[in-house]
Amino acid sequence: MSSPAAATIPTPTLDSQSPALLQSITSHGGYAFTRMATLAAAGDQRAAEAACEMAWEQLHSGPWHSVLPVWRDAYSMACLHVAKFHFSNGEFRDALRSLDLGIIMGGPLLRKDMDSAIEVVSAAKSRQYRNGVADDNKGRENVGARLLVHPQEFDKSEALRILPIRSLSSKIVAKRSILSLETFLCEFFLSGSPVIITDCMAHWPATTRWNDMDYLRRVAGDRTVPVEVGKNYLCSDWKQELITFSEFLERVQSNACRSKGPTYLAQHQLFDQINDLRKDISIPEYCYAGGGELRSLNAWFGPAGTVTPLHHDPHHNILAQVVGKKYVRLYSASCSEDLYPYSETMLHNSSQVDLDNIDEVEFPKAGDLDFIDCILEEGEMLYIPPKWWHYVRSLTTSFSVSFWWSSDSGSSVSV
Ligand SMILES: O=C(O)CCC(=O)C(=O)O
Ligand SMILES: [Fe+2]
Repeated sequence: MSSPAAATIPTPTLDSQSPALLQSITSHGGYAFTRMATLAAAGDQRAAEAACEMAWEQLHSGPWHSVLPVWRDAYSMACLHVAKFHFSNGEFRDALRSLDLGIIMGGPLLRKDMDSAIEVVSAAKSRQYRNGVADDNKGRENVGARLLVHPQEFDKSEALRILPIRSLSSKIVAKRSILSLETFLCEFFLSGSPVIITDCMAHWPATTRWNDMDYLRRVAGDRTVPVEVGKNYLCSDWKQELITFSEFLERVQSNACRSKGPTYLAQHQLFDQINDLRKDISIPEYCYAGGGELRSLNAWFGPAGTVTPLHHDPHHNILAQVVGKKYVRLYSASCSEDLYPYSETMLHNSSQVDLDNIDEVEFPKAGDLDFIDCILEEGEMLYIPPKWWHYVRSLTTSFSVSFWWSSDSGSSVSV
């Protein structure tokens, strides 16, 4: 049994919600968890760690959608307890890791406590750094690798060599500069047509900051993020990992020598998790078209060669290219039948057709379909209407943000 020192993290929601949450967990058979969480609250660090493991097991006991929400809140609760112990022991990096895991995998009940705990720990860590106490990040800085995308990284002939074959019927995506919301609505949104919008992102701090390794490491280096490793999510050797952002940046920089396939921070709500990065971007006004709701902001960050295979999403999407460039191919929603979607519910929005290597015998209709494509350049945004099929390949180190929103009007109902 270890007792917390004077420094602690205030957790008002945890303190007030604990009895009700533990009662609910007990009623779902979590007696052992409740016992451990109670001991943790009384100052037992080992019990906090045991509670964390128990909840983690529950989160991994079946498909994600079948996990009872109460176990996700239980996991956050245990993570908060563990973080508080690390904090009082001066183990700030470990505290951040516990809090991030609680945010990524846990439930919403204790989210406010998690967010303010992150602030308290980050502030303490910066103070420690300023006071010259050894910092694990020191010495990792990779001199000469300050810029994420070096001008020489993009070899056009190489990029074209890996691009999928262009069919004769392909067209390029329309491109407009400084498009007004009204014109966007009338010419693209209402008819459900993709468009690239240029010159619309220069005011984002992200455009100058996110190409700077030192900046990214400073604001997010110690934070834990989920990444995907492997060719793409449809391949058998694909897996997910939880690593620190610093470790992720190192992998991005050393991508060339990785045999397991690229590491991709894909479709993660990074800006909900890391407030400093959220401040670097703004919601494009186009996302208010249709009078619906913003559904999610996702980060897509990785080295050259990441592939998101052909799939569609139910929402309107502005894909903003902040760092580097990507090849994007789009097929209209009306092509669905000929793109052979998987029949399993989980993958019904993904095509069985591998665009990097089309099997014309198994999927004879796929090769003849009309599509439009583009190279989405740094500083451009691409509007992808709901249900449009898209395939995306990064041509350089690339950091994009997708803004998904729903609408009360527009093309989402008619496609
Ligand atoms: O950028 C990518 O790799 C995929 C983006 C995507 O699928 C989306 O924004 O919906
Ligand atoms: Fe998508």
